[in-house]
Amino acid sequence: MNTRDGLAPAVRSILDAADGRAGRSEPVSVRPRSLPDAIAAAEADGRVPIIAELKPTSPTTEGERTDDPVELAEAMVEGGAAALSVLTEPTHFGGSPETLRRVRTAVGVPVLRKDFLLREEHLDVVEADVVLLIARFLDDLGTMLEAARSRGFQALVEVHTEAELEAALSAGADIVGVNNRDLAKLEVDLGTFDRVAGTIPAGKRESVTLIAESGVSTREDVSRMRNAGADALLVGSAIMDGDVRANTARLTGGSRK
Ligand SMILES: O=C(O)c1ccccc1NCC(=O)[C@H](O)[C@H](O)COP(=O)(O)O
Repeated sequence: MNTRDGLAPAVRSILDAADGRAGRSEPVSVRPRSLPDAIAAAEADGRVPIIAELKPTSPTTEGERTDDPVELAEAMVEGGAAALSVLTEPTHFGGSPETLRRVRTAVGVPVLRKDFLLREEHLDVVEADVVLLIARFLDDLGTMLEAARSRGFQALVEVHTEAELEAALSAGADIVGVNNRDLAKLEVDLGTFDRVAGTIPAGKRESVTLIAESGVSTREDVSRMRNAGADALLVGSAIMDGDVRANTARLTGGSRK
């Protein structure tokens, strides 16, 4: 499953940087805020469950957002975000573990640590409610999933193909994100979610929280992903570009009551 063949140069560079990054030797122990509960609460409140992503910059974004991340995070929550995603990758995304720590202290919603975690020691850098595990880049997804859970984390297992989805479900993933962004080419196609999500076996569907990731920018995109079965949507660029509170409220359909 782990293959770096054919990756865009920016993604190779991200992985090389992650390979060289040290983790911590002392395992963290987390008491997580439940992501499925936060998604259900947004639904009950009439908001589209959106995981709003604090992404100061990226290989596909021009410029860098330098406003106070805590203020941005609070604006996302006011705009109705069910949960937040915070980049902790410093070199290509302008994130940091310290930003996540500050944001998680300031807000009451679950916070996903968005990074390229390749080894168990990478899990121990900072506490979060959810960690991202990218199926494509993990030789032994099951072991990493178990390592995350043993520390108390919930794990969002990211897939892009039907084969990766199958591997994620076999490994026991119960929160699965289908990334519409192809990390080989960095191209975004919302049809990815339609196609990949449709292959979840009927017997598994109820026990999996399904998240559509990347490329969502309009209410029409939201409807499309929801109609294709997304329990929640992970949105970065369309929220970070401009008025974060208004952008979040536009996609959630309502501010937090
Ligand atoms: O966002 C990028 O440019 C990017 C480049 C290389 C690897 C990963 C990248 N993004 C990771 C993500 O999954 C997105 O940040 C996230 O799904 C939000 O996507 P979007 O709403 O399209 O900003």
